[in-house]
Amino acid sequence: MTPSPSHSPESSSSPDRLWALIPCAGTGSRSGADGPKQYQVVAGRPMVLHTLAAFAQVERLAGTLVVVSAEDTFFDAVNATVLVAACGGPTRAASVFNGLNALLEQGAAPTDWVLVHDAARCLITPQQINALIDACLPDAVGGLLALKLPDTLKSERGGRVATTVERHDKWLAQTPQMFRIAALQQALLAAGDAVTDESSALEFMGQQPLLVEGSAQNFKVTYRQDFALAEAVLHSRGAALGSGAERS
Ligand SMILES: Nc1ccn([C@@H]2O[C@H](COP(=O)(O)OP(=O)(O)OP(=O)(O)O)[C@@H](O)[C@H]2O)c(=O)n1
Ligand SMILES: C[C@](O)(CO)[C@H](O)COP(=O)(O)O
Repeated sequence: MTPSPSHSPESSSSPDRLWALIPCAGTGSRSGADGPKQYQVVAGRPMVLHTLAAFAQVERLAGTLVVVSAEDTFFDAVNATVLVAACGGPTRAASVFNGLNALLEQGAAPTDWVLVHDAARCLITPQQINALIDACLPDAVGGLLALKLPDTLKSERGGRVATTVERHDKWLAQTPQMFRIAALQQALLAAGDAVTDESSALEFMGQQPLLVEGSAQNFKVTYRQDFALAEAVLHSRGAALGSGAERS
């Protein structure tokens, strides 16, 4: 684990520091990429570095910890001001759980907040992160960015429409998802590895996380065609860099 100069954990009596935890230990099998999708170059730099650039602009964060898999050497060659923990697990939930332990080992308090965000959501903006923090700080539970369904929703049986599903109360879960570290740890322990997001674990504990309006641009790069879309959006924001700009 590499402590960062600007994001090094400090001893503080404040119980309410904010940390970012970036699960970055997936293989990206659905993307068809040659290697983990989070390291594919999009708009001039590896996807995860766009993600980290957004978090680096959120001044309220005490630090950012990236969870990579044991054999991952990507950050050895990157001059990034983050903590890196090689404790990725077989599932996203396991990677997040292990990352929470690493955060505590680095000096985070169990009552501190953690914002968990997919490395593969490289279009997140500092404004969206700050909007989530502002909405969740006064809340007892925490919450997540999410998107109301823009389309009519169908359920399927045998390749045909079974029914049209009422959608006024349906949201697509995004990240970041913001909860207290200890509460999230306990929830993940209880809910198990099958949960696909942090909110599901808190829901398992009977909690009702806050839904905070996200953005369609904050999509997760999942399939092959998503790389081109991410590239186009980043170019439209003027975020494109020369290839490899972040490498030391
Ligand atoms: N064991 C895992 C699985 C996923 N992730 C991370 O969780 C985020 C969201 O997961 P997903 O998009 O499903 O990524 P992959 O598991 O890499 O993709 P796939 O399911 O297509 O293999 C990604 O940033 C991914 O790196 C992780 O840290 N550890
Ligand atoms: C956490 C998440 O991004 C919320 O939409 C998503 O569930 C993670 O992706 P996965 O494919 O379910 O691992």
